[in-house]
Amino acid sequence: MRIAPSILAADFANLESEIKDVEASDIDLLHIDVMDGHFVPNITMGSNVVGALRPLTDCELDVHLMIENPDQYISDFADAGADMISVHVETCPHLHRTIQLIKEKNIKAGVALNPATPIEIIEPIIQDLDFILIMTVNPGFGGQVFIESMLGKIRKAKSLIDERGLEIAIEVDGGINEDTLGLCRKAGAELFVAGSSIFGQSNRSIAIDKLRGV
Ligand SMILES: O=C(CO)[C@H](O)[C@H](O)COP(=O)(O)O
Repeated sequence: MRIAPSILAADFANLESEIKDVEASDIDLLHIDVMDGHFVPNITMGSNVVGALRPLTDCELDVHLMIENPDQYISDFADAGADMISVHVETCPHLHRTIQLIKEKNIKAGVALNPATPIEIIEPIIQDLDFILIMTVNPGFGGQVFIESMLGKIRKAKSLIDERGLEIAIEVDGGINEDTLGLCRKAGAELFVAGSSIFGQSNRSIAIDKLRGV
């Protein structure tokens, strides 16, 4: 199991110390939410933030692009230091090409799906993916309530992967806490994005240990 603190819930005025704080708990990656105010109703950060964070941490930088026309920006995020990039299937009419653009940068490629998007949509290109990001809330904001019906989608994704003998990680994002992490893990997820349940707590190390202990 890998835990990816989502910096969306961190104190932006003190990002460096926020990152050092969670890094002390031996986390593997940091999740960076990029929102454009078009695909999702919120605006967050661009590749300049990824570039600023890159020298501050050895963690993998997991960049989640919640933006329209992601093809135009993949190179910027990869060059800024992203180790993994996920794009939303809902924003990619030429998804195969978009995935290849990420892979050409020699980083991990993932596809994210909104709660209402069926998992079967990625079947034709599943073998090209390094990870699948299943949104367990509607993207746009932190601190939302986990949508329990997504557990069925996680199970279906796991079956699609296992039937083909593929090694693709299932990542979940949204409302992940001590109560929901275990449910997602049992359903087949192994990479857990957590914002409020880590950065929203005064002691991040205890918060991460609690998630790990699930
Ligand atoms: O992608 C996101 C929102 O679109 C965030 O990563 C996600 O919401 C994490 O926040 P929390 O753990 O507080 O739900």
